[in-house]
Amino acid sequence: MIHTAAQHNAVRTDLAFQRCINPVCGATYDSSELHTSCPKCSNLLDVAYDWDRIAVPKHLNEFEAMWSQRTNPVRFSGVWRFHELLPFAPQDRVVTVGEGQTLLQQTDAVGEYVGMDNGKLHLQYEGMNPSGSFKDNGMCAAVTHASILGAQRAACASTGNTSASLALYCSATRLMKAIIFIGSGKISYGKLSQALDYGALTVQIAGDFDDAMLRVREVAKELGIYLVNSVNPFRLEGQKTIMFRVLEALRWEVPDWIVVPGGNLGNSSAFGKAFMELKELGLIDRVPRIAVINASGADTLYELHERRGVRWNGGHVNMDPIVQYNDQMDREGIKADTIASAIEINRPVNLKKCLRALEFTDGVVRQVSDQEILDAKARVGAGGFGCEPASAASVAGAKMLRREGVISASDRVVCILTGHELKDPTATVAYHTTDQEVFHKTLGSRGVTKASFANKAIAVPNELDNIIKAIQLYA
Ligand SMILES: Cc1ncc(COP(=O)(O)O)c(C=O)c1O
Repeated sequence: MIHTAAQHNAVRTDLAFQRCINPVCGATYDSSELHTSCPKCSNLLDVAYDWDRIAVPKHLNEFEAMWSQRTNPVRFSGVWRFHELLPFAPQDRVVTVGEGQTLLQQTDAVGEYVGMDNGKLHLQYEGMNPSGSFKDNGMCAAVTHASILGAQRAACASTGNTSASLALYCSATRLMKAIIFIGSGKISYGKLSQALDYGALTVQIAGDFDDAMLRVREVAKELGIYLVNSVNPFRLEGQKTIMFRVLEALRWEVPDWIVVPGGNLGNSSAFGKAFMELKELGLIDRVPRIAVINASGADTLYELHERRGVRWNGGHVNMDPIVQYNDQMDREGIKADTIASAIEINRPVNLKKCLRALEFTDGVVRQVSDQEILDAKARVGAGGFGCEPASAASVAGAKMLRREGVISASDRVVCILTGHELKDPTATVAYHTTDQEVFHKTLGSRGVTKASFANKAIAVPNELDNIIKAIQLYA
C-alpha cells in the first residue's frame, strides 16, 4: 500500500522543532529548516516537541487499538501507528509503504545458545520490513520530512541498507530522485541489487563508508540535496517506533535489556530518545539497559566508551580522547574491517547521541569477533529467523554479556535483528560451504577459522539408490 503526501510547500507545525543536543548551545530551529548539524556549534540536532500541546494517549495500550484500523494507511504503518509520539508532520502528509509490520519473536532455541532461561530471549525481526531492513522505519519519516520541504532529490552514503530503503521509497512514491554513495567493494550484492533495481543514481566512491559519508555531506550541502543518513534527526524519529513495537509486544512491560548492533549508532540513539520521551511523558516508569555491540573490526564506540572512558556527562563530552583516537586512526591508517559490512564504520556520526542513550539507560558496549558473529548468525538461522551478519552481532553480544554475568539468565532480553538473511547470502553460503577454498577466501581473512554450526550440503551421485541411502543416513 502506498500513500504519499500531497505536494505543496513546507508547513510549520511549531509543535515540533529542531534543537541542538549540546546543552550549552541548545539552539532551536524550525522543523522546515534543512540542517545536518547545528549551524551555531556543529553538534547534532534532535527533533523536539512541545508535548504540553500534543494529545498523547494517557496509556500506551491505546496504540494497540490504532492497529485495528487496517484500511487507514497512517495507522496501518507500524511507524505512523504511533504518530502522536513523533508528531512532526500532519497525518495527511505522511509517507508510508506499509513499513514496520514487524514482530517480536520469543525463541528458546536461540535463548539456549545465549544462555537464557526459557521464555526470556526475544528477537525483534526488523528484516520483515518492505526493503528487508530496519531502515524503512526511519526512511518513511525522512522522506515525509523531505516531501514537506519540497525536496526533489535525496541522497545518502550507505553500507547498503540505507540505499536500498531510500531507493525503494523514491521509486514507490515518485516523490524525489534517490542518489546513493557507496564505497568500492563494500556493499553486498543483495543490497546493491535493490538500489540498482529501484532506479537510484548510484555513485561509487574509491574509498570506504567513512569516505562516502564525508563526501555525501559535502555534496548535499553544495547542491542543496536532502540528506537521509542518520545525522538527519527526522529519520531517527521513525526509528524510535522499533522500541514502541517491542513494548507493545511485551504488553507494555519494559524489558531488562535491549541489545543492538552499533554502526553509525542511529538505532541506539533513537532507542535512547524513545525511552527518554516515554519516561518524560510518564508512559513508562523504568527504562531498559541498552547494550550496543560493535564488530571488533569496527569498534570505535567500544574503544571510546569502554577503554577510554568517554561519557555523555550531561552533554559535556570530553572531546580530547575522541580527537586523539581519530588522529591515531588517520596516522596508523586504521580502516574498519568486518564480515558484518553493515556496521563496518569507524567514525560513527551519532556518537554523541549514542553516549547520551548509554548514560540515560546505564548502557554498556561490547565488541564481538567475526567468528562470534557468524556462529550466532547460524544459530539464529537454525532457530528459524535468519538475519544478515551485522544483525547477529546483537545475539553474539548478548551471549558475551550473559557469559560475563552482566545479563542474568532470568533477565528479559530483546535482541534487534536489523536486516534480513537474504541481504548477504555470500557470508551465509561461505559459512555452510563444503568447499574449503571458498570458506578461507571469504571468511579466513576475517579470522574465521571454523564453522561449528555449519549445515553442509551432502554430495551424492545422481542415482536413486544413493540418494535414498543418503537421506536415510542423515534425516
Ligand atoms: C543490518 C544493519 N544492522 C546494523 C546497522 C547499524 O545501525 P546503526 O547505524 O543505527 O548503528 C546497519 C546500518 O547500516 C544495518 O544495515
